[in-house]
Amino acid sequence: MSKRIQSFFTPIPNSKRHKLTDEAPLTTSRHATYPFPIADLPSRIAKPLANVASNKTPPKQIANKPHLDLLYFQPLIPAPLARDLFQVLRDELPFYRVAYTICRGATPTQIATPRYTTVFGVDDTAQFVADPDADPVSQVLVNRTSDRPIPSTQYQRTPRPLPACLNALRQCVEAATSDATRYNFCLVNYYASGDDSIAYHSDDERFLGANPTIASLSLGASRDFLLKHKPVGAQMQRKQGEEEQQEDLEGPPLKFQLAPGDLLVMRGETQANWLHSIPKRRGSQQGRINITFRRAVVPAGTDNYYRYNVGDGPVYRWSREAGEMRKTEG
Ligand SMILES: O=C(O)CCC(=O)C(=O)O
Ligand SMILES: [Fe+2]
Repeated sequence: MSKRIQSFFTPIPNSKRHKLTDEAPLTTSRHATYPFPIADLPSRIAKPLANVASNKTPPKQIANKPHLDLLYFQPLIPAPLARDLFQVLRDELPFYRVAYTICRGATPTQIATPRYTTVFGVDDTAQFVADPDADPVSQVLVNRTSDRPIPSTQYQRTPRPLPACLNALRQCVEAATSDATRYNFCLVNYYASGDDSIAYHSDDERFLGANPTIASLSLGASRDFLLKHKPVGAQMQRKQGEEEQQEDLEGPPLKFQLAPGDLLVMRGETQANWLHSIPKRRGSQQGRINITFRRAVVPAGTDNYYRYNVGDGPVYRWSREAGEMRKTEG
């Protein structure tokens, strides 16, 4: 048997992938839509994570510019825990490098997303239900009001339930912000190095409803997060006495160096009025994970998120041996 075939038939036990301690082998989250089982958080992470919200240092509110409303937990997750969490999530999650075509005028342009992405969750019109006696792999998607199974034609790509590791983080973030926001989506970005980035944009899609709250958790390498006001329209220019404010908005972008464990919550009119980005950072070889928690209210959100964060290309998984993302076989 060739080495490659042999290793295919000999799955690496979780205890070997995580030999930082002598903990019991991990349980996994499994689902028909996952390309492979996703390990649950080991108790050395899950236990302290459950207490993070009650022990947190209070966030800073940043609302000193027009339409800006941020809550900054610096950090939410203490450094050693954030480091451990970063490694486990990078090891365990399936990632994609999505390419898609947009039409600029009449010319189709091929766009290659400059980072790895993945997504889990479903909009408010549906939910995953588990038969407590059945294998968790059989969790089914049902209509939230009728309880009827969602037909496979409802979505362009089949939605994936949050694996337990991300669900634990969702609970932690919801408890820390204690503002009654309930998130139904987890979008994960992996910036492999300073060459990976996200261009200026706002997350103000209609499928998130008006003034959405978006919570953004950083793990791994620190990166600059830039915010600039959208071009100010005629309506605002007409108002008297705001010349000074206007000048203020046209100045350099606001810059936050997001460090591991930091949580930045963008609220109120922030998405409607501000753009944000993670610019490239020349020379940085370190990886960073960003997880945004969002609430999509209609199926269009689910279709959009899976199209741009999973797509139709190959699955990547972190290889400890190679120290980089590798395409998985099959
Ligand atoms: O990586 C970050 O901190 C920001 C990510 C982001 O803006 C997004 O995924 O929409
Ligand atoms: Fe964003």
